[in-house]
Amino acid sequence: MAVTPRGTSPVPPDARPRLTVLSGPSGVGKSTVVAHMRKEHPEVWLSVSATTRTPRPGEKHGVQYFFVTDEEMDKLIANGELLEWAEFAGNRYGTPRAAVLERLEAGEPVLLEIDLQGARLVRESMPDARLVFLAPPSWEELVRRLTGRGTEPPEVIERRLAVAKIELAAESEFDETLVNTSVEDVARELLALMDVV
Ligand SMILES: Nc1ncnc2c1ncn2[C@@H]1O[C@H](COP(=O)(O)OP(=O)(O)OP(=O)(O)O)[C@@H](O)[C@H]1O
Ligand SMILES: Nc1nc2c(ncn2[C@@H]2O[C@H](COP(=O)(O)O)[C@@H](O)[C@H]2O)c(=O)[nH]1
Repeated sequence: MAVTPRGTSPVPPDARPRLTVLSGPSGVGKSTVVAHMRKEHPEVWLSVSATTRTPRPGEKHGVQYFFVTDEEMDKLIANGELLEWAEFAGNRYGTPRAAVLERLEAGEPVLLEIDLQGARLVRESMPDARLVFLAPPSWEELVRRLTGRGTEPPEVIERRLAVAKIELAAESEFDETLVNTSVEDVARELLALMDVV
């Protein structure tokens, strides 16, 4: 007998919500928008990535990320446990595959918050995924947000801004663009795209 995850009934593939991927340059506000959205709609399931980056103050293992060593990341990759992974500004990040597939099969709205390279890999492996690009109102505002967050030293900010130029140039690869002027507005727009409201 087939066992369904967490006692849920299997949902036929054509009745399942599409996987949604949210990408955009570092500091544009992806985590802020997603946290705001999930306060009112906790039914949106956000994948928790594995990363080799060190935790920022207040970040907890298993909440924002699974913080892993380089050796642990090597094993996750070698064992095929990641749906996608990428190196971003000196650290590696990856999406645990099993949990994502389990939630999709259960018919839940699933969201990945990942970088451009990861979004491209998801597009290859899951062509049905919806790719959403979060853009800043301006370059100056992006720099202000990333700097103002105060979580990275100047050299890391420079590195992330260099990557941001590449990411901004790839906007046309995405199915949708949302401009993060207002967190509330963008959260509402994202929920609508995901057919949650
Ligand atoms: N619409 C907005 N207006 C003003 N400030 C914002 C807005 N959205 C987010 N911010 C601020 O911008 C900073 C960066 O936001 P956040 O950490 O969510 O970005 P991110 O895209 O998740 O970054 P990263 O990819 O580096 O994790 C935070 O200080 C946040 O409070
Ligand atoms: N390809 C992937 N990118 C990911 C994943 N988890 C997060 N990210 C992206 O990395 C950068 C930096 O994140 P930060 O928390 O160090 O600021 C950002 O663009 C994230 O969206 C992942 O699993 N795969």
